[in-house]
Amino acid sequence: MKLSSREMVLAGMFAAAIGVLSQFTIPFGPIPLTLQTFAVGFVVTVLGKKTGTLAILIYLLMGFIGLPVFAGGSAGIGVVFGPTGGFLVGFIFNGLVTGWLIEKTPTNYFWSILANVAGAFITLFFGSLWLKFGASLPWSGAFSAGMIPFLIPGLIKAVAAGYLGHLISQRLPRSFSYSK
Ligand SMILES: O=C(O)CCCC[C@@H]1SC[C@@H]2NC(=O)N[C@@H]21
Repeated sequence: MKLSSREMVLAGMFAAAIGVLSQFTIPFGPIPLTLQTFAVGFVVTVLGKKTGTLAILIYLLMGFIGLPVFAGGSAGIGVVFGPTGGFLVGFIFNGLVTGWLIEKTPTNYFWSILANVAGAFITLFFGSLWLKFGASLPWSGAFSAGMIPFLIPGLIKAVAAGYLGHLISQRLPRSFSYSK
């Protein structure tokens, strides 16, 4: 996979933006409600699959090496082994699937929002799987903790990310955003 320096710079800038938006959290038991999911969807909608997923990977790397970019300022590789680790891994698959859908479907608000809804669901699914196998919760407990409370907020954030991501990508100069 070839990456231009423009794509690398864009990915780095948008990774930082995910880090900033991740600081907007509402404590919600061990798994906070956060704007991270909005940020991930927005970034992939603007940058597309390759550069968007790269931005997510850079964001995760920043957190793993100790920069306080995860939800509420947490950091370190240890976060992956905690209750929110599955969501972090899920962001990568969210990026790949949302980006793929954005690129394969017509460029409009409807499909951008639908791609983001699918991506948000993937994040929640990975988060719940992690809770099931990492925290040895029963399936019902894993989905009650990792999915149910976040479905409605996740839907709202996905609609916002799809709408604003599409809006901004249409207005940015071509070299700044993904274009088909
Ligand atoms: O520790 C982290 O940085 C990850 C936090 C993950 C929070 C998850 S993401 C999906 C769901 N929606 C939210 O708003 N919060 C949880």
